[in-house]
Amino acid sequence: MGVPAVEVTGVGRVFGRGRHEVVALRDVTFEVAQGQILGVLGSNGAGKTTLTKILATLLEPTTGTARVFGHDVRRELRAVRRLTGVVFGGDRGFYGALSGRDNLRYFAMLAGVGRRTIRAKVDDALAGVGLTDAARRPVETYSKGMRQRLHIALGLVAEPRLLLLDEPTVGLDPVEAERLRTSIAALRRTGVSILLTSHYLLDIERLADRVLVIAQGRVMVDTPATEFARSAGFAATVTVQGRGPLPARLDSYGMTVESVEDQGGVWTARLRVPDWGGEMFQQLSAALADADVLGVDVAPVRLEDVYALVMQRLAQDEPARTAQDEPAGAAGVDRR
Ligand SMILES: Nc1ncnc2c1ncn2[C@@H]1O[C@H](COP(=O)(O)OP(=O)(O)OP(=O)(O)O)[C@@H](O)[C@H]1O
Repeated sequence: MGVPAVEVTGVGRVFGRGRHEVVALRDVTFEVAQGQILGVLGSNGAGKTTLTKILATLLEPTTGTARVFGHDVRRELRAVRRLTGVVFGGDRGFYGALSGRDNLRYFAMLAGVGRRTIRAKVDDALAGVGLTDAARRPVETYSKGMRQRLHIALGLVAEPRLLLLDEPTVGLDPVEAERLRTSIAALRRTGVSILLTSHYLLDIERLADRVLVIAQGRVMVDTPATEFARSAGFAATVTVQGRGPLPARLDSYGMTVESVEDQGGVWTARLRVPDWGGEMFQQLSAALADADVLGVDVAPVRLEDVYALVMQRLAQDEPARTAQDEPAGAAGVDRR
């Protein structure tokens, strides 16, 4: 696998001094393996942009070290910049009067892409993000989503080995956001490593191999995406509606009863099930055998629910923690 694409060790970043001091990052340690997409989650002000800027060599860490493919972001600025592409949310950075194609050519040249290959690479990249038809139009006529895709195209043309995407889907409508996700997924196939920060769980769900949760500048969770979904402790919520007596065995077979409501003789029971396979289905059927069931609905756990649960657990642990403590995390979550 070789050297990690990103290796962050004990990074801290403080802004201001004295009364105005803000600790944006504290002792942050993690890695992005080559070819991996790391999704970074965190609420407003958690430190995500600060982290991205440090890796992009736009800010220096106050403490600790950060390396990109083994190059120190403080001492080997040029090497890091050569290997890294950055896309910040919003529509900064292009020349509005120039066409999408000319913007790409210009920035690709700045990024050191060879003259002979620029034309083909630019056209491929435009096609890759679905902008071929709009390529000749001035960028000022582009929608926000199209501009974001143009940023991703630049990521493709310049062929960085690490791409930093800071909230790339912010402000986009659902259709544009989905197009952008598809473009990012296409980038992955080129083998680029990606650090992606987002408030949108869908971005993380669709793209991330690994999930990092930052709260108040600390790493709280660092886990494979598949494990993150499991850290909720249940796989699905089953809602059963019925009439007459409530079945007695609803909390057996590892099912837990989340709530039961009764309205005019019709009860609604919400159950959490540890997995949702054939066996669970049979056990639920057995538990409901004698009941007068009106309907059953199964909703697999969503990343959104998991994130909310993790944040809830962290908030509950919060008063007990001091600056020196180990990060507190959700039960069952693998932290390093
Ligand atoms: N240049 C700066 N000067 C002072 N404080 C700053 C500066 N940049 C960031 N901060 C503070 O550092 C903390 C982390 O900010 P950062 O922008 O990294 O968070 P974030 O997770 O990206 O938030 P958001 O999701 O809102 O973009 C915040 O408290 C912020 O106010």
